[in-house]
Amino acid sequence: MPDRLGPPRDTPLFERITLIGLGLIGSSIARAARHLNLAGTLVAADASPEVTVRVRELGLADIATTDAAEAAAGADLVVLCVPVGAYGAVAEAIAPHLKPGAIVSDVGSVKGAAFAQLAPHMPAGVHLVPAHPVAGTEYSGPDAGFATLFIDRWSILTPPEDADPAAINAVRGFWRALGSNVEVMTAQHHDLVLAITSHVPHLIAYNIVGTAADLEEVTQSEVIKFSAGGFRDFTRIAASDPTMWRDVFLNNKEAVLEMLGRFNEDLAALQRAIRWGDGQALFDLFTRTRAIRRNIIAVGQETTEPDFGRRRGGDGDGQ
Ligand SMILES: NC(=O)C1=CN([C@@H]2O[C@H](COP(=O)(O)OP(=O)(O)OC[C@H]3O[C@@H](n4cnc5c(N)ncnc54)[C@H](O)[C@@H]3O)[C@@H](O)[C@H]2O)C=CC1
Ligand SMILES: O=C(O)C(=O)Cc1ccc(O)cc1
Repeated sequence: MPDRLGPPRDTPLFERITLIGLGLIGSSIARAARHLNLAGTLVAADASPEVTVRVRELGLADIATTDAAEAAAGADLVVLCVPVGAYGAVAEAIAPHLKPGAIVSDVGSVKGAAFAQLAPHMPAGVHLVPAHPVAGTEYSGPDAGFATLFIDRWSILTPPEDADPAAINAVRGFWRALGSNVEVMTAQHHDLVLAITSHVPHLIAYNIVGTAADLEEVTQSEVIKFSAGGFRDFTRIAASDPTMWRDVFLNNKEAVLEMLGRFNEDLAALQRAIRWGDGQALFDLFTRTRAIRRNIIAVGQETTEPDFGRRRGGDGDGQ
């Protein structure tokens, strides 16, 4: 286990933690939580029997079951790590079994819809504190996870206005323990920001790889042969999980459509610049975007040490 995760705690953060969904994110949390001794008892629930078998083989939890309701009973912290489209069904199943004072959180890439699907099911006395670790890869499943995934990454909490401050602090402490920096914002703001920084970029990658594959002249073999350039980076992102990303777009519709509108306008301006030979406009934009990239790298070097586990999942930036 990498040193950078730090030593295990003497006393667990939570007596009982239940993770629902043991794919890339759930299994990464499980690996780190086990190493760090964050849970007295770590319970894993996944709808797929194959995943629960794998969780047992990998020793990721004390208990592994396909029954989310049974798994949630008695938990102090329940974290949904399933695609956002499954939230309503999971919330309905676990709600009657949640103990008073329990905290329910999640890791979903969309926050407004997450809250809308979870909140109506939450019994009085249960605290809902949604969260989103802005860290991942294009891989899925329990074998794809790794304990260092969240180190030096942002985790965004989107508690409702009337959320219990102690519950917010407990979730903040959980993500801090996993190595993340934590920021709190509204779900609406989160969805707007992530639409342009994560959701639209994924849509562009899905689209450009689809367009290239459809071109008659560009056969599949040429796509592979010449994908050493920028296109290769797009193919990594376009390999991301279809179920998860379908749910992201269906559940962050308004913000994604707003950002796509702006994107299309800017693309039309670039099209015009090329058509009319406006080299200055192209040069100015490319200079501005190069500075942004260099600034991102510089900030990363100041605040992070060299990555190791982060790259395990992929051959790109791993994020
Ligand atoms: N993949 C990524 O890079 C990131 C994903 N997320 C969010 O994390 C969540 C999970 O994503 P991944 O771990 O990548 O997905 P994954 O596909 O690796 O794992 C999802 C797991 O949930 C299980 N599952 C599906 N429906 C279920 C249900 N109704 N009850 C119980 N288990 C169920 C599946 O069997 C699977 O094992 C999503 O909401 C996604 O938006 C957040 C940050 C990064
Ligand atoms: O693999 C990549 O490039 C990612 O962007 C990973 C990712 C996917 C979804 C999220 O909500 C956060 C991070």
